[in-house]
Amino acid sequence: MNIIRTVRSVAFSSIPNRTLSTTRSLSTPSAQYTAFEVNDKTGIATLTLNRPPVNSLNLELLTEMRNCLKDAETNKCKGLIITSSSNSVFTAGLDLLEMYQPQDERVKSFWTALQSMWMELYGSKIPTAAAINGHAPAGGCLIATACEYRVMLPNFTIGLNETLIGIVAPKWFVSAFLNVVPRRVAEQAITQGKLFTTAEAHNVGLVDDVVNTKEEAIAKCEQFIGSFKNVNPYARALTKQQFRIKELQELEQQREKDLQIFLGLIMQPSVQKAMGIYLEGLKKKSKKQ
Ligand SMILES: CC/C=C\C/C=C\CCCC/C=C/C(=O)SCCNC(=O)CCNC(=O)[C@H](O)C(C)(C)COP(=O)(O)OP(=O)(O)OC[C@H]1O[C@@H](n2cnc3c(N)ncnc32)[C@H](O)[C@@H]1OP(=O)(O)O
Repeated sequence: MNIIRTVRSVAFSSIPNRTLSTTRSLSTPSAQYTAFEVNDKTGIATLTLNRPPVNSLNLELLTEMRNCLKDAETNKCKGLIITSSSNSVFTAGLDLLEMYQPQDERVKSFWTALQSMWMELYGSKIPTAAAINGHAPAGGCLIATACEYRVMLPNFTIGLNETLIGIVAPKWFVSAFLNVVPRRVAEQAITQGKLFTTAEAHNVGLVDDVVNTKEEAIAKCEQFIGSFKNVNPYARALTKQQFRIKELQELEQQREKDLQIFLGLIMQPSVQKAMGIYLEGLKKKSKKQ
């Protein structure tokens, strides 16, 4: 891959207890919806989702996320932090326009890219952390739970709300959720399509910490990644794999079947109708604001 390396100085003087540092921006020429930077001092990469207004995950954004993850691993970064450039939305989840009245080839590529992105993030060798600085419904929650650590800002929401849109959270969405939330809580919440407030999410273990600012959230993620500094990275990666291999193998072996189930479900007229009504509701709400 053709990676452009630019060196960009970032003054951290406004952030207490931090020495001046630099970040390298590694970005592919086509990067449109993401910013990817590596802190030269800590070796930690930050992937910032930047697809206004709500960072909905379309094929291009998913592809860029995969490229960033690959860059972080190839460059032997100490860890990866995922965050958002928005002040109110981490990501609104999958771009509903990819699934509403979709084109055949595009929707297949979209779902395949989502499967790949999830497997690469969930199974990543390097430590991963989510600085959730906004709402994280559905696919947003999927990204957060694929990471090893989550910190969230107050008064936002997170969860798997698919049933409220008339769609179903696939098994692999649920499996990562089950890593962090007790089974009984998960079953009730996911069948109800419940979105947890930050405080509720913290209470059930869906997020590990709550802080007030994005800077604090990034610092917490850095602290988490830094906690592995005395651990052999190879031993760490293999140990992580032992915890995650089952879900990864399950999806890898069922990829085609999962795609066909997805296509079968979203192409049902009743599902298309429900999605259309949901989208219309979002647009009406957006116009009122
Ligand atoms: C066995 C089963 C196997 C397979 C299963 C089969 C299929 C289904 C699996 C699919 C899994 C799906 C996962 C998903 O992620 S679906 C998406 C779920 N997301 C949501 O429900 C969130 C919807 N959005 C919101 O609630 C709000 O937008 C949000 C995030 C709280 C932010 O609010 P706000 O800042 O006020 O922004 P607006 O609501 O005004 O939105 C601005 C603008 O963005 C449009 N928009 C919002 N979300 C999406 C989205 N997810 N996709 C596309 N577009 C979105 C919104 O309509 C507005 O558009 P406008 O043109 O009016 O500006």
